[in-house]
Amino acid sequence: MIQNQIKERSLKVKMCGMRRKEDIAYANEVKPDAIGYIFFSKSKRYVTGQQAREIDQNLDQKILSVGVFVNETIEKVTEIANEVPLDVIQLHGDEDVIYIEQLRQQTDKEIWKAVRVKDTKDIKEAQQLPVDKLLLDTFTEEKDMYGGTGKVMNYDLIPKEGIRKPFFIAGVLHSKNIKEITKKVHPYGIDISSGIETEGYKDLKKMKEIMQITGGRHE
Ligand SMILES: O=C(O)c1ccccc1N[C@@H]1O[C@H](COP(=O)(O)O)[C@@H](O)[C@H]1O
Repeated sequence: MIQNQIKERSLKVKMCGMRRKEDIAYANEVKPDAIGYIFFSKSKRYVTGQQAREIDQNLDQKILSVGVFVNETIEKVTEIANEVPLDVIQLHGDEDVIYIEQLRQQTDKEIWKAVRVKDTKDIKEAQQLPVDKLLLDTFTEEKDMYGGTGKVMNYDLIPKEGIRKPFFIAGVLHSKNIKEITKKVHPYGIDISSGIETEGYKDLKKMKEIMQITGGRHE
């Protein structure tokens, strides 16, 4: 069950890759709908469950905590989800329908599935998955590159008639391209990480800019 409710606004904003207590302070100031922690050890934004737990204690209760996992065991995912505790589990690897159904039996938290979109078939198949929300991200052949690829997604692959599940878009979103892309594909929300960083660290000024562009901060 979701512990915190996302306050109603037209476009949801998730800011991902939080690692430091300063990042949480910035999030509390700008108030996105959700923040994310990367529990993938090959990522430069990797945090352990313990590190996320420590900084998450200071997160504004109205902001959702999302844990990003890549091909992790179900035991580890549920352990970290309870330890932090997380509101949402985001699967960002090659997890299939069997994995998702098994995870569903172990947790009542929301499950989001990231799909690295190579062609329209990927989106069609993703709509059948037993998840609460989808996240459409850039596809790359690069090994171990599951997210934060530095490459823009091909948004033309999103069907004009829309998608049956609420979906976030991701993939090098930043203050200059968000308006144009969201107008074109009408997502439920945006997920942004590198676009709110400077030299590898979250940047308060960039975070503020994103909130202004997407409709202002929550109160
Ligand atoms: O950020 C990472 O290193 C990462 C690693 C493994 C899986 C997901 C990851 N990040 C997610 O990738 C997208 C796009 O981020 P960006 O804005 O293009 O930098 C986003 O969902 C991040 O949460």
